[in-house]
Amino acid sequence: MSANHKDTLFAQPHQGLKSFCFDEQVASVFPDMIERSVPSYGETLKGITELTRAFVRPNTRLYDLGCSLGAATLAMRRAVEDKPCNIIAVDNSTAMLAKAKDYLGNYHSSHQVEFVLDDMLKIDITNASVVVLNFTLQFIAPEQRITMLERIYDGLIPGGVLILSEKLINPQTQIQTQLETMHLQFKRNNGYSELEISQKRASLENVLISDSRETHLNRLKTVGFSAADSWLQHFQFASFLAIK
Ligand SMILES: C[S@@+](CC[C@H](N)C(=O)[O-])C[C@H]1O[C@@H](n2cnc3c(N)ncnc32)[C@H](O)[C@@H]1O
Ligand SMILES: O=C(O)C(=O)C[C@]1(C(=O)O)C=C[C@@H](O)C=C1
Repeated sequence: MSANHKDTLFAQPHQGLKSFCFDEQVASVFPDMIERSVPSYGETLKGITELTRAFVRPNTRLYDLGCSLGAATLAMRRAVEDKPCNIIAVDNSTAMLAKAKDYLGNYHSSHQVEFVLDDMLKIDITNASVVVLNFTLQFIAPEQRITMLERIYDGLIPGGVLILSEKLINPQTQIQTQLETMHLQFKRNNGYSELEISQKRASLENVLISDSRETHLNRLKTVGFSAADSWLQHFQFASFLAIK
């Protein structure tokens, strides 16, 4: 990702802090923000490449739902190589999708990505071998998450996979507190001030709603996936692989 502007969005005190949203301001600093906020974000992307390499099938579709600037789209595209496949990158933020088109346009590849500006709950998912939800399900209303996963499951070919990365909540209070403390230190180590950390946390309240590992695995099982487990966890950030 180029044009990496430093995230200083929460550096000054905000009166009447507004809820976090993926607008132009966030889009313009997003690569820096996510890299400094999500532990092992780079490893997650590398894993998406490896898992795509393992599960992609010729003449199928690959979906990146909530693609932001297209980092996971790019991770998938690396793995597709010269296979005849279509990659569909979806986001409902105009600012994000415009920038994703710019970034991905700068990388040369025979594989064209189709960009779709829409609610991921509304798009058709068909003939898919790989679907990625990289830190996006947590922004969907909790009561709609099962519907989203059902749509994905129905759109996958047999043996197709969902790669689902999320910020988790741990039901054991002591563990949750310790993981939060470690994540806080991770942010400090990456240069965020106490003010930046606390203002961002407040603005994400009721916007990013985390589920537990158990809730995720039970939901994947309920939807019908034949196998599902996490392949990565760093503090309370995890990524799951679910196989149809
Ligand atoms: C944390 S970012 C995802 C990061 C990205 N997947 C990556 O790997 O860099 C969440 C994204 O989901 C998008 N989003 C949230 N709700 C959505 C919805 N209902 N439909 C489509 N996109 C959505 C946001 O606009 C935002 O760009
Ligand atoms: O938990 C946090 O503090 C985060 O910043 C997490 C998170 C995410 O998981 O999506 C939230 C918003 C931004 O998109 C980048 C990272």
